[in-house]
Amino acid sequence: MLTVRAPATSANLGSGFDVFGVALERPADVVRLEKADRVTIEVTGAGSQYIPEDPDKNTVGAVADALDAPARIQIDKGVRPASGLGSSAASAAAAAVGLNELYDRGYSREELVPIAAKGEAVVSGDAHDDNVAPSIMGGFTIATDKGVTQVDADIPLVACLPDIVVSTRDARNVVPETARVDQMVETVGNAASLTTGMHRDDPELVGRGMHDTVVTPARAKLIDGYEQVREAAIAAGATGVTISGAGPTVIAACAEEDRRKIASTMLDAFSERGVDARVYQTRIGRGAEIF
Ligand SMILES: Nc1ncnc2c1ncn2[C@@H]1O[C@H](COP(=O)(O)OP(=O)(O)O)[C@@H](O)[C@H]1O
Ligand SMILES: N[C@@H](CCOP(=O)(O)O)C(=O)O
Repeated sequence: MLTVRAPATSANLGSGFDVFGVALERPADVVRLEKADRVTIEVTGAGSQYIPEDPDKNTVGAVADALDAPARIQIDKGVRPASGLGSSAASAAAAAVGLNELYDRGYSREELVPIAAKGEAVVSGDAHDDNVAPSIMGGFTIATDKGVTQVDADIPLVACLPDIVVSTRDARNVVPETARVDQMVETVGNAASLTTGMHRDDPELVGRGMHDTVVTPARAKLIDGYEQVREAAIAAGATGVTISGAGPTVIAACAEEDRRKIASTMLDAFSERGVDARVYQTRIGRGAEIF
């Protein structure tokens, strides 16, 4: 049996809606695969009771189909679904990397990205690549329809996951259809700052570049306590705060020495709103690994 560990991811990073993503050092899905006559799926771990084992409804089923690679697939979830931490993408990424190896299909990591994204289309109605790209390739990724650009960045992060469910499908429905030119100008500036910050491993520049006035304010309404948590994290030293993916996770960039304090401050701020949460003190990490 082949074992693949594929990391959770944080997409968008504010200014890079549907384009930017980072692999997180933790948490991760662990997926075990062996060749079989047909696709079967077993799911255990975080939130497994909400994840279908039917290959037509699980992200890994679409990946196995696309690679023409039937297998017995066991998924141990490290991150619960509908988290904003690329839960559905982590399984799809692990399946793409694992089945490519198991069946000797010979695809490069970059070529596996659109294949894994077919799994995302099953759950969110849209084959967005911004979670599967970092989960497969690691680091910071810029995913466009021309391909993926990857940078091995190292930035400390805090990801705070409240006990609220936001499905990616619902959060995509509140994205505004238009933006003003001044918002476009600001977004380009922030996205460029963030990208430069990733190249320099500079948390200050990355944090500044996470600011977004188009998609994030519309989605913040779906996350009880978002504004309070954001302000508390900034006061505790976060260099930037935004919604991770479609939410409800709130993600903060920071200097290493501030990470612990920011983590406990974010938990407290959710708790003051009566919202339970858990926090991951993490950083940008590697892509899917085969064991
Ligand atoms: N392997 C999988 N892992 C997690 N969720 C899955 C998987 N396959 C299908 N799903 C479904 O995908 C949805 C969660 O995906 P999504 O809303 O994109 O959450 P996330 O932000 O965590 O990726 C849930 O309805 C879940 O049942
Ligand atoms: N770009 C997508 C990313 C969704 O990420 P997820 O982790 O919430 O699945 C979006 O913002 O809709």
